[in-house]
Amino acid sequence: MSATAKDFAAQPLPSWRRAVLKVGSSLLAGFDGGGLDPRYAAGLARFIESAREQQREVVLVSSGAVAAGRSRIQAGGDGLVLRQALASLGQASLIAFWQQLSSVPVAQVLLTHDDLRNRRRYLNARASLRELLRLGALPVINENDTVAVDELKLGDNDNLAAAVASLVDADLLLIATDIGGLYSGHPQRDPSARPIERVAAVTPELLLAASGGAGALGTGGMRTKLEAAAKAATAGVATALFCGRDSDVVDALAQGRLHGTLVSAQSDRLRARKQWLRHAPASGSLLIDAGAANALRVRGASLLPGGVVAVQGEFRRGDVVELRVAEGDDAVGRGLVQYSAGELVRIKGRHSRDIEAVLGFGYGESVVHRDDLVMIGDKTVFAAVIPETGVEPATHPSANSEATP
Ligand SMILES: Nc1ncnc2c1ncn2[C@@H]1O[C@H](COP(=O)(O)OP(=O)(O)O)[C@@H](O)[C@H]1O
Ligand SMILES: N[C@@H](CCC(=O)OP(=O)(O)O)C(=O)O
Repeated sequence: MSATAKDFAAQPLPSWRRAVLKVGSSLLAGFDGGGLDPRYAAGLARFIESAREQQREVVLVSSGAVAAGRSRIQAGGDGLVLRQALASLGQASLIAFWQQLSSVPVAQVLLTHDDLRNRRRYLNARASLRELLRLGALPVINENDTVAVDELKLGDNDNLAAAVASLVDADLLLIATDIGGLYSGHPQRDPSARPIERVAAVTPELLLAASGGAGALGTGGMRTKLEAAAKAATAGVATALFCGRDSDVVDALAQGRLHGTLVSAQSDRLRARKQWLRHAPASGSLLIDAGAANALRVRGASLLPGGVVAVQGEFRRGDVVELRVAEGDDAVGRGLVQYSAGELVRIKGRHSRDIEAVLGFGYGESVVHRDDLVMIGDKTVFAAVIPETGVEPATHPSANSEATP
């Protein structure tokens, strides 16, 4: 069969404000076996541009470093160590390549699965990415192939993209590849393979159908894309698989129409996160004053050091802590804390602008960011805490400092 995007009827793309777009080597590698070719990437860069014009944010996860490296040095073979070296040789070219196609500054971010398993590094990566988006830059993420070997290796950029979608609280994962979408069998080898436009749940049967291996230029094939979609679905993020080689498909996507495969989210993104925070074991407590509690409850603000009255227990940056009102000892909520217990003892009651002077460094103005906060017994407040759009609400968290002098 033809196996093109024309096999997939148009369907509405779920509405989104922040998406992770993963672009595979199959779209970037030159056909002579090495180097990067802009012919498809240019269309995807235009898609990112048009998304920005619609006040949407895109984080790019781009493969292609190995392909770029191959054009810079003569080397035969395909071993892991050689690919690590080629990725290192090609990564700067990959970033320069995207920079040439982008009207905004691109920012290189190299990550491994291990980075995202470590809570402090996870928080650091998240803070950097949020800041890059706030600055209007285009983050371009790739696996840090030099250090990601064997057990540390995430496996492929499809899975990395799914992890990044959770990391940045994206509402959609877009996976651009060289084929129209998912088929019921390997499209080049199985003549009876049929396009699958909607996947309600990633089943073992579907994973088997997608296990026929990658194309000539890619690594993971459709199986890793489905695995990534399953991970994203669990985190409450839908995934769209589409052909990045077809300019009509990419143009339609910019207008909210998908020709490809849509894998539904399994749970509501906010609920998934809220559930996790509600049940994760707390390592300590912060006693906060009534003004801060009110700012958190009513305005969906972040907790600033000025509102913290006392620190209980031993905890590290990134741990879950309980928030209690000092006066009544009522549990108000729980959240991921940005500073350790020791650091908080030193900055409690202080203005956020004093954090750096007191500690000699700072991880930002909030002690618990509103995105990492769940309020107890108040569902409506939580909905205000993480806005549907993923964009900062009008109420700036620093307003909290006025409420908690
Ligand atoms: N069931 C399937 N449906 C669609 N594509 C499949 C399937 N099974 C295997 N494939 C292969 O997966 C390829 C896409 O994955 P890959 O080569 O890794 O690309 P990328 O570089 O974009 O990650 C397709 O070109 C196709 O050859
Ligand atoms: N990190 C590698 C890509 C690994 C990978 O997942 O490739 P692909 O299946 O083409 O997305 C590189 O930049 O070449």
